[in-house]
Amino acid sequence: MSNNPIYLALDLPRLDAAEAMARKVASHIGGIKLGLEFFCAHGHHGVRELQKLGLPIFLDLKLHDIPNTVAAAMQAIHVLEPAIVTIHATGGRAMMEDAKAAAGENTKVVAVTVLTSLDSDDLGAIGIKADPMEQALRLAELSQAAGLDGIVCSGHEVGAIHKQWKDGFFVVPGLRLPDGKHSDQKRIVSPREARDAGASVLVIGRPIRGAEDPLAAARAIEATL
Ligand SMILES: O=c1ccn([C@@H]2O[C@H](COP(=O)(O)O)[C@@H](O)[C@H]2O)c(=O)[nH]1
Repeated sequence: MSNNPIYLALDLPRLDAAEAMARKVASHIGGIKLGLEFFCAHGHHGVRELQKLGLPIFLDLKLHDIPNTVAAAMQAIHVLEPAIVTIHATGGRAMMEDAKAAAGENTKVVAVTVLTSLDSDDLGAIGIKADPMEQALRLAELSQAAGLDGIVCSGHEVGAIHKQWKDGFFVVPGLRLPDGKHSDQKRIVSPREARDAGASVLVIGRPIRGAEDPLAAARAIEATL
C-alpha cells in the first residue's frame, strides 16, 4: 500500500467519467474507492478497467446479510483481489467471521461501525440508545473479536478506537476542509485531524471530485497531511 492515505471515492455513474477523474488525480492519491453506485452499474468489468491505473482498489460494498450470503458475496469478488472490502458490523459476529474467512489473503476486511451521515438523533430513531462514540466503540470491539482487520468510523471516534485496538486498520470518511460543504455528512473532521487521530485510510469524494480543479484540490489536501 502506498504512503499516501487518500482514497478517492469514485461515486460516479459513468465508467468513462470515473476513469478520467481517477487519471486526473492519480499522482496525488494512494488508492481508489469504488462503492455501490459504481459496482451496481459496472460490476467486475468496471473494477478491472480501473485496476489498469495500478492503484489499490477499495471495494466499499458494505455487505450486510446472513452469514452464508455475505460469505458467498465475498467469494464472488475474491477474483478481483481488492485491497479493502467493507461489511457492516451490525450484521453480527458470525457474519463478520464468515466474511473474513471467505476473503482473499491480501484483502483487508473492515466493518462499518456508525455511518458518518448519522448523529445521535438518527441512532435514537432506529432504536439505538447509545451515542455514535459508544456505538462505534462497541462495534469496533466486536469487529476485532471477529478477527477483522479494522473498521470504518468517523474522525471523532478513530482516536478512542485506536487506543483500544493498537494494530487495527482504520478507514475514515466524512472528511471536509474547514470551509467545505457538509452535504449529507454529519460527523466530519478535516483530513489532517483524522490522520493525526490514527486513520490508516482517508476516504475523500466530493471535496476532490466536486472541486473546480480536482487535481489542485487533491494536491492541496495532500499538502495538509
Ligand atoms: O460511514 C461512512 C461509510 C462510507 N462512506 C463513503 O465514503 C464516501 C464519502 O464521500 P464524500 O463525497 O467525501 O462525502 C462515500 O463514497 C460514502 O459512501 C461514508 O461517507 N461514510
